[in-house]
Amino acid sequence: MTTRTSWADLAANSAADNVGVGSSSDSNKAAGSGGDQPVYVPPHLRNRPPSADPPTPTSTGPASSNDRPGQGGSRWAAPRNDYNNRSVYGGGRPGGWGGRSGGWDRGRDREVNPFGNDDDDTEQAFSEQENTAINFDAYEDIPVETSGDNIPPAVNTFAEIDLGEALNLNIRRCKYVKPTPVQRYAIPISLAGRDLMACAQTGSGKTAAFCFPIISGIMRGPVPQKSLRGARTVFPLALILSPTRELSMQIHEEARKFSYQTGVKVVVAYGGAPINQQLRELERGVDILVATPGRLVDLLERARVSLEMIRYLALDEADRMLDMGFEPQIRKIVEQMDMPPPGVRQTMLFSATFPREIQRLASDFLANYIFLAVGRVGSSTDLIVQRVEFVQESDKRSHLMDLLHAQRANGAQGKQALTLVFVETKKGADSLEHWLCMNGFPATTIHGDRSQQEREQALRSFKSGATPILVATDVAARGLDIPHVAHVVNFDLPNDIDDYVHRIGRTGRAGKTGLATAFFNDNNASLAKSLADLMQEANQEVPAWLTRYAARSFGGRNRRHGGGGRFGGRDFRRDSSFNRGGSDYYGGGNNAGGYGGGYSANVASAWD
Ligand SMILES: Nc1ncnc2c1ncn2[C@@H]1O[C@H](COP(=O)(O)OP(=O)(O)OP(=O)(O)O)[C@@H](O)[C@H]1O
Repeated sequence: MTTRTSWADLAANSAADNVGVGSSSDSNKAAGSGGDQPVYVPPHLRNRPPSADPPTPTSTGPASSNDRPGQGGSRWAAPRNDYNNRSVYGGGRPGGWGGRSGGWDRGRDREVNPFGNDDDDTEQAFSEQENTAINFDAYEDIPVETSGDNIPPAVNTFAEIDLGEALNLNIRRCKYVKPTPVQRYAIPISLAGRDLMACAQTGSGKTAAFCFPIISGIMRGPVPQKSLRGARTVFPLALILSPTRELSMQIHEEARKFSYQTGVKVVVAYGGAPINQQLRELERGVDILVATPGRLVDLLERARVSLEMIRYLALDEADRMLDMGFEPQIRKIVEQMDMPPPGVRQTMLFSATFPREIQRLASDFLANYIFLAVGRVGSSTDLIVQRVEFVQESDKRSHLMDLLHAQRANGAQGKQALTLVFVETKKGADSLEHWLCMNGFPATTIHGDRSQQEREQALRSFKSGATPILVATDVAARGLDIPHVAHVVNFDLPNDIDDYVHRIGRTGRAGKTGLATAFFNDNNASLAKSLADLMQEANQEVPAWLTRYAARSFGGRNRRHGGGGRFGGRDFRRDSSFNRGGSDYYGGGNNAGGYGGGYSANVASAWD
């Protein structure tokens, strides 16, 4: 049975639907520069203890800039006095692999502008751009739940939060007019110093929700004391871990924009790329380290990175980071090296999905935390139109071809409309890519058997529209924010409904609409119930045949729905079976998560 739908029209619409509704600008004005003069610390002086003599100023950076000394390999005892001031690091150079810019201009001691324009500090530059901001109407009725004690109130505007002028200016450069719902809640919670487990739908702005408080906190915080470790060891203040190299690169790019001219330096380290270049970049100074777990373990074992100064730990895609594949590495990094314990450091966990058993594991890393859910945990956004079509294995290619032909005929396959096709295996990805190319559809592929250079090249080619079809394994399922992905095709459905949620979340981002088509057959019977439930929850049309499959199938992994109503049982601490268990997370028990004292839960509309 094959269901033909008007998907091509939908793809065309979602491709056209790129412009969100701008809203009133917040009152933040372009930041003025700080009053202090720039102070440049040459790399050879950075490992020395602080002295009464200021480092020699040699910067060619903006006259109004204000440097923070001692970023590389040592920590300085001088009080930090750079909040709201610009900063220039010395000796910067492109840190990327294969010529990518790492953010600092080689030999010119000047921070590379990550916004790619010379100077957009004017109000005029901003006002033109606001039209392209997120469509906030799409989030109006989204339900929000918070639980934990003494929850700081949400804010409505960035102006209500004291993030500092330099960061506010970058927010405006990013064209963020007002905070998304997850940002409205998560930023005040994090700024109040609280640990956080946050669950919010794909594409809803979680990256900024954890980056802003970290950057702001580092800008305000004291300059740490020098450590006695080896001179080549660096001591980041914040660690952001993510499961894939491409996602770490993306978070790094975002964090660089947010921290531009704040004096906070962000460095990325991920596997598959030469470590020496990353080491050199680290030696130039790092406040925020964005990393994949494997490469970080390598750096820790070489004693090139120490975690003893970590004040902020963020796990993006936290449920993935704590599932069976990554958990041992994460435990090693967080519990067995020199990172300060929960309660001393501040920990933030973010994902669009948070299965209960993973929440339980995650609580080991948190102290007296607040749980935040924006939209139902693990739900998909209803900005994404979901279609499920019954397609036998042997018919999948020709069916995909039909979809692509119709899409092309409807004019949605132009440069602006990208199609992401998920398959199960690396071999399957290569062979489908080859077949598509042979049939006149320029495609490329990303999977774990490709070299890192090939993976990055594939992503670039896809993003630019040169190859508007990307065939991918789950390596591209989480976090990637690629504009103009109009259509996600689940050529092979995943076994886990949470993976489905992340995959389709590559479209329908930041308030835009998108289309997701899944090919379903008997091999996917175990997913039928959770898929039908998810679609129903997102107000999607569920085909009658899928409902019949769902009624028959009991084997599905439906871990998201462990009881409770629309809100009940989201925070696993509220789960009655958990309460009856040996641990006591409610009454001030001495548990791993340190969760004690009064407990309350609030359910609110995002726009209350
Ligand atoms: N306040 C804002 N205003 C406008 N756009 C925003 C705002 N916050 C974030 N965005 C944009 O929304 C898009 C999605 O953000 P982001 O990648 O952080 O989503 P996410 O919630 O982490 O998604 P995923 O679950 O897939 O990782 C990005 O392009 C980002 O620049």
